[in-house]
Amino acid sequence: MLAFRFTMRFSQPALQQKQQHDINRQRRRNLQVSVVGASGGIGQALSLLLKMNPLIETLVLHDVANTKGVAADLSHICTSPTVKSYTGEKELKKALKGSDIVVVPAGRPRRPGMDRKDLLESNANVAIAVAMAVSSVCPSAFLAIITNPVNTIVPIVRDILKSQDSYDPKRLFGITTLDVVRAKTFLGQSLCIDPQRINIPVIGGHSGITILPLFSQSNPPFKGDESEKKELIERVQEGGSEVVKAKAGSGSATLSMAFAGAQFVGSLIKGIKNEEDKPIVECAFVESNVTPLEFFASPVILGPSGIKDIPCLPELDQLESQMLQGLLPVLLKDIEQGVKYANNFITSGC
Ligand SMILES: NC(=O)c1ccc[n+]([C@@H]2O[C@H](COP(=O)([O-])OP(=O)(O)OC[C@H]3O[C@@H](n4cnc5c(N)ncnc54)[C@H](O)[C@@H]3O)[C@@H](O)[C@H]2O)c1
Ligand SMILES: O=C(O)C[C@H](O)C(=O)O
Repeated sequence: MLAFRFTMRFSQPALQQKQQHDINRQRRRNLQVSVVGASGGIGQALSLLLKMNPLIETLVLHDVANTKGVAADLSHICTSPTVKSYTGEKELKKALKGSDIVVVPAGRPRRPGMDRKDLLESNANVAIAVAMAVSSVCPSAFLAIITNPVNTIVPIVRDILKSQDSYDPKRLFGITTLDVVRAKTFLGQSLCIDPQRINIPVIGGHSGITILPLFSQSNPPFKGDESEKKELIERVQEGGSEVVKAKAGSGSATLSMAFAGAQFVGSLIKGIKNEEDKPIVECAFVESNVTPLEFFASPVILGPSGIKDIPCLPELDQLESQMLQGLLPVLLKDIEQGVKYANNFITSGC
């Protein structure tokens, strides 16, 4: 039923290939990862987990407040990454200069009763500022966005980078790993097995029905009936709201997101290092051709230059096919909203 095919369309002339080779060689030596929004709920926990990654040489923390204290605290941990900190919008470019990976958990979280969409007005400007700074000081960095609403923020960032001539579709990611983490956890509970043993792709986007875990593709296989499967899918789709409700006004998922973010950044790093025997695969919301939409989350294969390949979607079962048809128009609207927002921003010259 799903016959959309992906073709890589990123061909590079020889000079660019040489520059890329040099960048990759440099990256294999000294990796710098920068966290924007490092003093926040996700930012602090994510920075802690990244401080434990021996493949990172320099961990740069940036936030508009409290960065110095978080950095001083982290810097006493006896692991190899060196910690640096920068505070305020004026120091953003200094913070990002030389970054190989910029990961962005900056911006407001949801409160009960809010949709992720409701965060667009407050968070778009943060993402735009980061995209402008990346274009200016580290245009070859991988940019990984956690900030919500991911479905709309990522297209905005793409268009801002494009407006600055620094967009490379292989290097921009919306992080949807938390949806995979949740799908593994809930399926692990259902099968009574260690969730770390589970593989399951989650496709679509990152909000409500746009999140589509593919239990037909899980390994080990899902064993329940159709109604149990529906229940599991809905639990993954509403996982964020489950946490927002439980936190009762004090924010949304932070610790599980930090875990997911650290896993995703860890995979980006493994891709850059290019030393693994098996392919590095993560689900992410990226520009792709696997559906008629410009952006879609699906498993992507990572390498030294970012996205190496985006495989076609697998054969879905009937329920998943129906759900995919249902999510496409919703996700399309979210993406179009981002494109419109960026266009207004660019044409108004703000
Ligand atoms: N992609 C996902 O799966 C996922 C999961 C959980 C949360 N989120 C999103 O992540 C974002 C952060 O969530 P949180 O719980 O950590 O929020 P938080 O309020 O605890 O932290 C946000 C941090 O961003 C900082 N910040 C704000 N504007 C900034 C700017 N211009 N430059 C640098 N830093 C800035 C704040 O000072 C704060 O420290 C939210 O938008 C939330 O919805 C996404
Ligand atoms: O639900 C939220 O607002 C935060 C995040 O997107 C999540 O999935 O936990």
